[in-house]
Amino acid sequence: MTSTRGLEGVVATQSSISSIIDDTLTYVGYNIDDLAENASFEEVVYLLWHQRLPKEDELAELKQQLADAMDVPQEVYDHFRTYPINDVHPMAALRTAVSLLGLYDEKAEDMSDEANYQKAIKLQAKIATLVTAFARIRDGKEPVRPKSDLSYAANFLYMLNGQEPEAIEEEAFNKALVLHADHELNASTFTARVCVATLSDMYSGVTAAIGALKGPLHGGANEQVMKMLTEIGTPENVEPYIQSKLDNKEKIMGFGHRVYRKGDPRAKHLREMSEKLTKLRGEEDLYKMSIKIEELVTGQKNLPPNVDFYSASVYHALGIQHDLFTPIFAVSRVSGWIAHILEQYANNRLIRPRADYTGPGLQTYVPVSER
Ligand SMILES: CC(=O)SCCNC(=O)CCNC(=O)[C@H](O)C(C)(C)COP(=O)(O)OP(=O)(O)OC[C@H]1O[C@@H](n2cnc3c(N)ncnc32)[C@H](O)[C@@H]1OP(=O)(O)O
Ligand SMILES: O=C([O-])CC(=O)C(=O)O
Repeated sequence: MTSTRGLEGVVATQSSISSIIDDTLTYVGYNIDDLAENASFEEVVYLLWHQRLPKEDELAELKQQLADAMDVPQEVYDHFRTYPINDVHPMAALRTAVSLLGLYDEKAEDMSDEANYQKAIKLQAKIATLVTAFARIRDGKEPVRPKSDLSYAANFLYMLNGQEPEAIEEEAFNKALVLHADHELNASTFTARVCVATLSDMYSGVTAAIGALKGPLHGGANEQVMKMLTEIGTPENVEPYIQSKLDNKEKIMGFGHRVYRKGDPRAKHLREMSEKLTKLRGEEDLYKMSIKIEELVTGQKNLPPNVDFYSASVYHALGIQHDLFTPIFAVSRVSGWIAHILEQYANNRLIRPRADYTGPGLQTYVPVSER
């Protein structure tokens, strides 16, 4: 048996949801550039779940279903209040809260197509409420109920801030959600598929995926990028800070990718948004620092920025607390996880690779008193 470290280059399944071919990302055949410029997040959710774009009435129905399902049981809010709330990372809270949601869904263990579709709606709708309610409760505020006439993106910002977003904020947040929705067999999506391939339920699959997304080599990188920008502080400090990291062979968060070689096609959209929003907020230095970091890291290491790099300054400019960046990634990516979970159920086989054993040869057991 031969093994590949990190399963690099291994094709582990067939999928018709998203593809990365020659550094071009598509969702069900639609180029991400096209979707980022034109689509609402709800359209993308429909596209990923049904493998086609919705007609007007289908889109309206999905929007209504999502808006109607956003409320979460009171017990979940009460549970948040029992956490050592200021020491809990919102991704850890979200992982626990999604698992808890499953306890209050009487259809959680029903594996029929109809029940799974209902779970999909509930998870996509309620994850926005969980993230925003947790953020407000830890700040000593009451959760804000969703408004059924707002888009998914606007509702998220409304539930977070207690006031409706400006058009430019809604547009930027919608675009960020579209850009993060799916990405072939990334680590968290693979985790979700491995979990449900045992025929476990959708709440388990999404809970497992949140755990995988949380790590700084995956979705957790966006928060780390912001930490780095905060540490650097000014454009003048970029050179010495980054050069010393590169010289010490330390990783620069938000750069590099397992699949892309020439660059992540999502980064340019986020770079543009970062420029626009940081200017609007009088935080141009953040953008200037980001550009300088990119010049140095890409120039010296030939590592282009990934989706997490410019999303950090975009979310900061939208006034979002830094430890909510990765939960926001989950709010979008749950749409992709669900699409992959449904695809896995539809053509399931247990996912169980082998390991190339490198431990000691056969040993004889020695009783503890004789060791
Ligand atoms: C949504 C997402 O998940 S996008 C990715 C988010 N993660 C990050 O931004 C974290 C920083 N980036 C990384 O850690 C990596 O580039 C990953 C995890 C994304 C991809 O990793 P892999 O394909 O496994 O590459 P690996 O980590 O083996 O790196 C290969 C080489 O490039 C270097 N390298 C890779 N990324 C970086 C980086 N960000 N900064 C500096 N050097 C890097 C490694 O040090 C290694 O160098 P070496 O061969 O001299 O030892
Ligand atoms: O595909 C990956 O390995 C990571 C990534 O960019 C994503 O999940 O969006």
